[in-house]
Amino acid sequence: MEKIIVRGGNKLEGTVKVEGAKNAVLPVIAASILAGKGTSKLYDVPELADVYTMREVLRNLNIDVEYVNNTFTVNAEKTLKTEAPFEYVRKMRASFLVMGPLLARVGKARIALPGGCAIGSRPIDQHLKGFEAMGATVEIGNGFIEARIDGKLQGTKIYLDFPSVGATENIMMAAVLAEGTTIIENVAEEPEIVCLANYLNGMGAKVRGAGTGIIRIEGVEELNGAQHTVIGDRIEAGTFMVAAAITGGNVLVEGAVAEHLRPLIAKMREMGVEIKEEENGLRVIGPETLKAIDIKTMPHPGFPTDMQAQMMALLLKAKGTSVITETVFENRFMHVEEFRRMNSNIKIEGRSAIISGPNNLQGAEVASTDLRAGAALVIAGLVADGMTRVTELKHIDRGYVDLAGKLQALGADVERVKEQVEEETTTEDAPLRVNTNL
Ligand SMILES: CC(=O)N[C@H]1[C@@H](OP(=O)(O)OP(=O)(O)OC[C@H]2O[C@@H](n3ccc(=O)[nH]c3=O)[C@H](O)[C@@H]2O)O[C@H](CO)[C@@H](O)[C@@H]1O
Ligand SMILES: C=C(OP(=O)(O)O)C(=O)O
Repeated sequence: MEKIIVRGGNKLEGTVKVEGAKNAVLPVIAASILAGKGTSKLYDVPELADVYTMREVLRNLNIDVEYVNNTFTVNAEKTLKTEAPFEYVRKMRASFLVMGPLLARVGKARIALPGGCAIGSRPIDQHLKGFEAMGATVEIGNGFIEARIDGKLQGTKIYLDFPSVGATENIMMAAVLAEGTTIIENVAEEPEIVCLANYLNGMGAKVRGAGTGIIRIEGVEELNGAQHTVIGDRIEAGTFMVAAAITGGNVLVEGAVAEHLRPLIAKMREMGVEIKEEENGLRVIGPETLKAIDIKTMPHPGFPTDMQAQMMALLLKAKGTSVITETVFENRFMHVEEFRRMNSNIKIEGRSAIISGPNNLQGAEVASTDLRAGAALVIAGLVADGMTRVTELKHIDRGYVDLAGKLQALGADVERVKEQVEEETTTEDAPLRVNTNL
């Protein structure tokens, strides 16, 4: 088993470059299924476990895929298979995003039921409601969801009960080849939705309104492969911004787009962090003392749930009482228990976490409970006394390219090791301390 080992105390300095966005590239890869003719070339595709999973999902659908030097080439001209088995969907829920494109292209899709995960139950009812409204029949059985349409999907009006990112994307991809016009209301407005719409339009689709609350799609006869560059990862950028701030460092996060990060920038500034918008990205300068603030996660342009755990790490070092309310996922506080192992004072009341600070963090062995939780624990380790060992790196690898290496390049004392190496150094470097907040 591999672990990330962090010894706290170093200030981060220098420049870090963000990768293409995981949450933009996964739907974009799924959308490439829609091209009945031609080859798509996708640029700035990050080398993540999730991207490799998506590559396997496509190969399994009889699609030709090549992935070299961050360029992903897709040709979906051959007769498509229509099934995505549990072995892929289990690893990555975004596998479900192939349902909309398959329904639109071949009128049939059979995808393993995603089920719940660590951060919540994550139903897919809004995706299915959209497909059914377009005329598809949906059946659930034997652990699979099967959707079918005789002939073409029909354009219609769909109102989402919640602005779900995945449902917006899946329904958009189904609607681009539907007969007539589809209007989707109360949609997600995330930058990743705009990235997907731009790619679809490059393929010949007619999608308008992405980035607002209503998307209007005029169906077209067929789509062609296209070239597309994936947007920068705002969550990876935000993770490095928080890491820089917590250490009192000075870091340029190259490729961070201020327009995508407004809620995070506002909240970090409220805490006393200096953030400068420079030509190539955002410069983050951590203050001597951080101020306590309140945060509520919301769909974009609200505060992103994918930055909640990392901001909790930062708030652990803030002076005073902070409250984080998680409104997007019902169970996204798994990291709290791990932070407690690092001697932090956090109470959970319903959907809120109440943090009293500043906390004297202590290194400990902690487990990534999900991908952002893992990153947050590494961040906490940057300012903890002694050694922090973060396990369950498979979660971190889903969404971060070489997190440890990039932090090391900024001056952090962090390394990724196999278990044997770690066991040789553990005991003497991590003297037992009394956890005062259990
Ligand atoms: C690959 C990807 O892009 N993942 C992101 C995407 O996930 P994902 O697309 O799964 O997130 P959604 O926006 O769909 O989910 C948000 C909330 O809506 C609920 N819901 C969703 C669909 C549905 O049919 N019914 C329903 O009730 C979910 O359970 C959750 O509580 O957006 C989330 C919210 O910003 C992020 O945390 C994830 O990083
Ligand atoms: C929750 C996340 O991803 P996913 O929806 O792929 O689980 C995330 O990126 O933080």
